[in-house]
Amino acid sequence: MDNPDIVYTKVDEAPELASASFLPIVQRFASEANVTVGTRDISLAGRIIATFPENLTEEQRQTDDLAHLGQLVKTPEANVIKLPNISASVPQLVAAVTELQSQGYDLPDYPENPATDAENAIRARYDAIKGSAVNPVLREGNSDRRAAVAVKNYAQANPHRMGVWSSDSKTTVSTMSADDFRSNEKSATLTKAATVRIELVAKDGSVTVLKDSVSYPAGTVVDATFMSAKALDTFLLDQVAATKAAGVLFSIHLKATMMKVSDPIIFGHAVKAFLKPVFDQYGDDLAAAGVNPNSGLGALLDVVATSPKATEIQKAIEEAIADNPPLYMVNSDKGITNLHVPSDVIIDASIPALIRAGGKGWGPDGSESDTNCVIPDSSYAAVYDEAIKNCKSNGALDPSTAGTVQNVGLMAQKAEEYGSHPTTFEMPEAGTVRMVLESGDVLHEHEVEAGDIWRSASTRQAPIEDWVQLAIDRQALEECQAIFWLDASRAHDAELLKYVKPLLDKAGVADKFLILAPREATALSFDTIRKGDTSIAVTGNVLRDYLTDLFPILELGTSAKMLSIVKLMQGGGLFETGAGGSAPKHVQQLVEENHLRWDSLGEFCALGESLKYLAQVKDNPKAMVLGKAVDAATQGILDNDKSPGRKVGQPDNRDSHFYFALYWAQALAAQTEDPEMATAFEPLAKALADSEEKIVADFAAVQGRAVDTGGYYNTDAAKTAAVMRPSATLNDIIG
Ligand SMILES: NC(=O)C1=CN([C@@H]2O[C@H](COP(=O)(O)OP(=O)(O)OC[C@H]3O[C@@H](n4cnc5c(N)ncnc54)[C@H](OP(=O)(O)O)[C@@H]3O)[C@@H](O)[C@H]2O)C=CC1
Ligand SMILES: O=C(O)CCC(=O)C(=O)O
Ligand SMILES: [Mg+2]
Repeated sequence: MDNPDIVYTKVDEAPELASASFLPIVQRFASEANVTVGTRDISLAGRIIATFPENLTEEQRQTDDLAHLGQLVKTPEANVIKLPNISASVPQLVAAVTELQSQGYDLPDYPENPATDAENAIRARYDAIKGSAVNPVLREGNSDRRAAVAVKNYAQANPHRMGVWSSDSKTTVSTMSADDFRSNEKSATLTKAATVRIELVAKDGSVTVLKDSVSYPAGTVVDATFMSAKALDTFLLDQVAATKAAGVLFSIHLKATMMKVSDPIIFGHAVKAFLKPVFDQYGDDLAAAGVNPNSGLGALLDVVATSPKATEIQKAIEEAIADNPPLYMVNSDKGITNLHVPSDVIIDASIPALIRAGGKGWGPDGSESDTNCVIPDSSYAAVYDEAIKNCKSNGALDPSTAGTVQNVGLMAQKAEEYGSHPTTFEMPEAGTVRMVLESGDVLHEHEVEAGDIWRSASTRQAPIEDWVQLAIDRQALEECQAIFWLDASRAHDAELLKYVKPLLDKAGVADKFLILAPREATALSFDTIRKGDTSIAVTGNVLRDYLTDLFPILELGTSAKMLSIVKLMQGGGLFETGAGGSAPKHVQQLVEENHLRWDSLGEFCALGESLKYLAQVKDNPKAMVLGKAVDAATQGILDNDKSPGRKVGQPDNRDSHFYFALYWAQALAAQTEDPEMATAFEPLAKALADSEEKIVADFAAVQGRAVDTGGYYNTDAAKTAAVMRPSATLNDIIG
């Protein structure tokens, strides 16, 4: 497969709709610098199609673009603009398969309860698509996420609305105090390369191999830990009762997408705890009907409707819910609760949104209320607890004066918990889990009971060293506060510190960095930004994810506006667009009223970086001219307030792309570095400016009616283009 100069990923949902409008503009402009911009499909539907070629016709088949990109990012040639894609929960995966089947793709059903070898094989292929299956493959480098200076200045000058925090808010974070992943963690650094067998030795001495031949290079930090199912259940039942007593909403916040093995199981425990009387009385009936609590209350209700005892069980569910505290809602109009779908409430976006709203969640009656935020594992819960306490004491953060928290994140080569799903297991029975080295020595072991969730995570030496260097480089550039968010009392962090401290000493910069546990680091970072200053958070992979939503959502209103660069370890660049997700709510709004509120600022920032990077590595000065003009265009969008409005009737995503093209062309026509390019773009700039009124009117005219893009997961390209490119005038100019 020949690679274009820049790969622009084909994804799902709102960003993919935006691409239908934006990509033709990018390709047109790039062609003037002989830069090719092509797509590779990493969408959920595309990945499903690529997985089952033997079921499909020649025309339906697709190449495995993710595998291709996975190779590309390990080469210096990589220049990839990565848009956010769906990390599918089981309900999303099933919905995508159902849609593709309805479109004539002869795909197998997702086997919820595989019984035969053939079903197990299908299930294994689908499970490889499930959850966060794309980012860990592409992220062959560490993460540098921050707000571009222009974006930050704009946010200060045009602060978004913030909810009011009162000191007597009853919103809290609740987390386990023992027997969770945090407290059971063991960690060791391998002095030489090793291959490990993970086994469960049952009480009767019989051995089950959970995973054979897991190889690690020398220097790898290997962790093992487990969450006790009993302790989790006790904790969850206590929380349901405590939430009711406090008179607030019950909510649970997990990362069922990225932590695709452990977190759906924890979610299932929460569903069972919330419906305890139902499971106590009808457990056998629910199992017989094929209920899997890990898929959520929504799927449970669908399955119950098919049970012979449907009416009886439905009544018991209603009673249990009525007897419980009110649930935090995803959509109160549609009755979709926090417990309906494991991927609807994702902790990195959900808690920051709640903090932005003054600590309020939406209740079943559609009104705002204080909330108990249940975060079972205590490894990182202190960050949100401290952030909430900070807002209770000091009020909401003021985006007009707040400084900024940037992030340097350890991410490469599936670092830490986010790489742990192949080595995460729900214990089939009680016993001892052991990680055994080839020598027979035991690296780590834990006594477990049936149902406990055991996992091992690893972090390699080269990514750790690269991460520390990136932190040193960023701190030297910014000359600001920089904090390693590491907790010396936690097993894994203590091992990391054995790398970090000597590397800082060796570089002679130890005095430029603080090392603080997450709670203390949160407190200090809030103090710093409340004073208007900058702090660099140097974190592991999970906090990279959490903090690059938390601080942007408070400072900028959304993480969509972040610059997100992954400097690949083998050379090459991966430019992620924003730090948020694929905003399913935005698709719904487009389909219902033809308004797309998706903000492509993240794409603009990534495009500028990608072009400038290309200019350097391919020695293409025209690409540099294009890239610099992207920065001017982005500035123009901000200065002239051309970002999309939220409501139907306001200018939307398509308008913002038109203005981006206008400002981009004007900047190119005005620059003097490359007169040939200036001449080439002059007529385009003029045509766009002359037609402004007509094009904006074309866009305004289509809003307010339902539209059809031919599918949700697998949209029809022609129908989508018709919806997203409704101005014939603009289309003619772009060509
Ligand atoms: N890098 C990646 O590939 C990532 C993928 N995901 C995936 O995205 C999906 C949704 O995840 P979720 O956690 O709900 O997060 P999202 O970031 O998609 O949505 C949360 C909210 O953030 C706001 N938002 C996010 N991006 C934009 C944007 N570009 N313009 C305007 N507003 C924006 C919207 O707020 P409002 O509704 O108020 O307009 C949106 O509803 C999941 O399938 C998840 O797996 C999630 C994170 C990263
Ligand atoms: O890959 C995913 O599922 C989410 C990634 C994410 O949230 C992030 O990197 O910020
Ligand atoms: Mg995230």
